Amino acid sequence: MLQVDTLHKRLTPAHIGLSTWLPNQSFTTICQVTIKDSLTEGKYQVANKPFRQGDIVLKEEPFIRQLNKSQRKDHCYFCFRSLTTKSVVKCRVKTCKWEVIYCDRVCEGRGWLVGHAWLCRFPELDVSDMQEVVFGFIGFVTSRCRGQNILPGLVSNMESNNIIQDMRTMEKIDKIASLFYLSEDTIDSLICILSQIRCNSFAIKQAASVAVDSSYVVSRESIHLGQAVYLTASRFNHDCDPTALVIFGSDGNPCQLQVQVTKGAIVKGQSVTISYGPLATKHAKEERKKKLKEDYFFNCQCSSCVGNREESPNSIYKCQICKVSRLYRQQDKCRNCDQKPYWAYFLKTEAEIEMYKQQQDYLKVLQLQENIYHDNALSVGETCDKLAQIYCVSGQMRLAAKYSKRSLEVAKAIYGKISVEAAEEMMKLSTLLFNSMQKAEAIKQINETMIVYKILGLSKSSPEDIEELGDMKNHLIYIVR
Ligand SMILES: C[S@@+](CC[C@H](N)C(=O)[O-])C[C@H]1O[C@@H](n2cnc3c(N)ncnc32)[C@H](O)[C@@H]1O
Repeated sequence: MLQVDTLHKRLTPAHIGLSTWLPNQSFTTICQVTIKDSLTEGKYQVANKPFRQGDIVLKEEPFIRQLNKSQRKDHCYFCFRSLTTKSVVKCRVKTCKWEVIYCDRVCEGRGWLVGHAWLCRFPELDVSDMQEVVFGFIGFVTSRCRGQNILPGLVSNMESNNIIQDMRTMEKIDKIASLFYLSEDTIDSLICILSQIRCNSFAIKQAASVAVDSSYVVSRESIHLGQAVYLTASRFNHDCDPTALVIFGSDGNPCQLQVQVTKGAIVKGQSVTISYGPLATKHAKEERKKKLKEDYFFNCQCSSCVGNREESPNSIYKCQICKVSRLYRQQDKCRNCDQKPYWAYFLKTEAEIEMYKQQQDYLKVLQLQENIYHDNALSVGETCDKLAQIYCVSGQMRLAAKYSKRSLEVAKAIYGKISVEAAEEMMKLSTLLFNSMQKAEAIKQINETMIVYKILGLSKSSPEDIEELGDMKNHLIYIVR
């Protein structure tokens, strides 16, 4: 017979009956897209109306979410906001052993309803290697609240995403199944949900400015806060040269997903695409195809992937004869001067570049890259960025600004003038011009950076950058004569 305390421990909302948590809640505040279906690419989103660059087509809250265990000490378990004060709220159950904290009672209440109520009494599930399966379980209870057994309407790619063959995941599913006395049908649902999560979830990232020393910001990194599934955003298909970008953290809400048009004009009915990670402007074709096949189970047929040109911006070569035309790797003839490229020379120079990189001689690297690559090749931009950082650390701000300017030009050429990548470079250049006291140029750059931040919505997601830009501008106007 079960002991009374064991019985109490095992009585959870899952047994008492699932709560009908907000069954008709709308997760979107802006939604300007409609789902269409295709035989080869499944469901995809199309524009409801014409869009221009910068337009927001979707703002959505997660259907399910999970904060990474590593972020639990200083982020709200429900809304993912960073918690800096000591006045955090803990779980309503005094004996709760999960390491979770919340902003306030409202977040605690929401966190309780959308998952913690089921998990609170099972601290044995609060371990890193159970995260994926626990997230699947949250998906199950949330879907049940909407009268569904799996995440509503999302593709699972079950035939390729073979979870049943994955013994380690199956062992974890068994563990959760025995704790919650799950039926065979529920276990099947859980397996399907885990497949759905694998090809539909978004990693929630937060951009953070990193100071190279205490006075200036020169680098930005992104912190992986957790993961979430969004019912509408999960219907955007991938393109290696997408027309829209996913941004998190607008309106100061880390979990809010926003889809913004980066390539206008989009006409009504045209498909709106995002990138699942691989980008034609950043990654080589083979690398992109491999990643998409392994993680999302499809053969990418986007316009950047079809055809046999290798056109990663890393390898946009300059014809050595006419010095004008762009050559793609192993192209047999220059389209401008009709001459045969001497590929052995490019390969030899690339080997030398690698050698100088090992020796950290980036001036030599740049010199060789400028010789064989076009001015706007990504690798040229990356080397300029590296040089800017090196000169900045050694206090040579004018030189740092000079290379940062070139790095920005490359970012604008590859990603567009109004792009997150260009905005990052603009932020760096603004701080470097400020620190090198090039007053007029610094003010001009700061103004441009602020405008681009505003258009991209970064002023809301990274208010600290805007504050810093404002401070620099005021300092230059009122203090520096
Ligand atoms: C996040 S879902 C996108 C919506 C999905 N098409 C649907 O029917 O619900 C990701 C899955 O969509 C399919 N997909 C996305 N982009 C694709 C593309 N460019 N070509 C073919 N299939 C694609 C793949 O099956 C992928 O695993």
